[in-house]
Amino acid sequence: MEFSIARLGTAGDGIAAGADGRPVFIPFALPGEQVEAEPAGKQGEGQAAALRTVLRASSDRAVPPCPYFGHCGGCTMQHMAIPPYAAWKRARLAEALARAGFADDGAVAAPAVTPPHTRRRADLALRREQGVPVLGFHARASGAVVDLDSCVVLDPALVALFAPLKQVLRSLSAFRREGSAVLNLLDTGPDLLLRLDAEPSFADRTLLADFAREHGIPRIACAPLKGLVSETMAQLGPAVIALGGVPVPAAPGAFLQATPQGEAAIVAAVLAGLPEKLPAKARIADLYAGLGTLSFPLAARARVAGYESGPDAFASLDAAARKSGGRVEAFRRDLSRQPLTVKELDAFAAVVLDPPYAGAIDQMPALAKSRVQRIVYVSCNPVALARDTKLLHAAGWGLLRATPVDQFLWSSQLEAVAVFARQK
Ligand SMILES: C[S@@+](CC[C@H](N)C(=O)[O-])C[C@H]1O[C@@H](n2cnc3c(N)ncnc32)[C@H](O)[C@@H]1O
Repeated sequence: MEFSIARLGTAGDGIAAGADGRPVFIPFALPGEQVEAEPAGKQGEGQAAALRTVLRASSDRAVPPCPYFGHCGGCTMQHMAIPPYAAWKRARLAEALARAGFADDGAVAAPAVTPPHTRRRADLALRREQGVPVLGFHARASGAVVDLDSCVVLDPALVALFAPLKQVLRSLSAFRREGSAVLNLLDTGPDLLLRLDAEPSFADRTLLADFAREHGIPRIACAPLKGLVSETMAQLGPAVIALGGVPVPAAPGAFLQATPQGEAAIVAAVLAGLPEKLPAKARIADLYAGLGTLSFPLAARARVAGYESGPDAFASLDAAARKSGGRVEAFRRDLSRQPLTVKELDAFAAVVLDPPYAGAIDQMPALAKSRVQRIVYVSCNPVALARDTKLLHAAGWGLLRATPVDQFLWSSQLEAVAVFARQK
């Protein structure tokens, strides 16, 4: 069947009108294209169709640089040239903020797009298939794992570990059928957390210690597939990352912004969102502070109170804060169960929040009522951003500017920094 692609959906699929008027979602098709596609089942309110032939290509079409494109679910937008891709991300942020009530009157900036080969954090799926380890990202809309030997978005220092890691996994008795490998590229080198489906044996521990020595990996830890607590298998040196110039010890699998360039763009947009002049005694709250990616840079402008609920992240933030001169203070607090009150918030000149994917719905009512000068919302989910900031709009807050940050290159993910001030 032939289709004319009208627009892109939020997952990056081309959308055409079907014969019954309902939308047809066609992955890898671009707006303006005429394509041939075959029905592939239901998708939400409409139908899915698999692209067969591009009959008339858009000038926005690009040659995908990765041999796994089309199978690997990691990057689904490599068929789109970067300028229209960046414009699509900007438009999606503007749409999300419009849903919250904020008109796009020039407040939404062009995205900061991170370059290929820079991703320093990866959660790779592991499978054992006929005894042979498979390592990679999940296939698009499927539980299958695409076995990778290369990757155009990950830092080459992490890609270099793919082949030797598969080799050592062959012999690990703790890896039976499935697992995952969380790789974080810290300043001290690659940090590896293996989530495996059995207990590591003594022989496994020896194998992993040898593997760490051979490949210059300062630390390898293991955890059960769904367990929270990890056990160190090999520790040859510290596992540290500098955030805002402060060395922070990172726990295995710790959350990091996905690329150094993305982190720099987020930090720059957050700092630019603060009031120009802050009184000498001003304090800033950093909610959902993690290891202190934002707390330590913010400390250059004012004293910072960083709130975090994760035990490992809190321990890292607290340890680094205590050694860094007293400008940052860490508080362990679950902001869903015990959000900061209006009175607590009003003690701050500005509040920065960087919630997880689910957003900050429990914290938003008090924030909306507060009299802080600025709210800087760092978002990794436009749906949660729209829902949460709707409350700010209703309470009289205005949008000063919003910056899309594209650190998951060629994906449909969208991150952003949005800055709000009271209008009434
Ligand atoms: C998107 S990360 C941001 C971390 C940090 N701001 C950064 O840029 O690296 C979200 C953080 O929120 C923390 N978190 C999740 N739920 C929370 C809650 N209910 N209360 C406080 N912190 C929470 C997570 O542990 C994680 O560190």
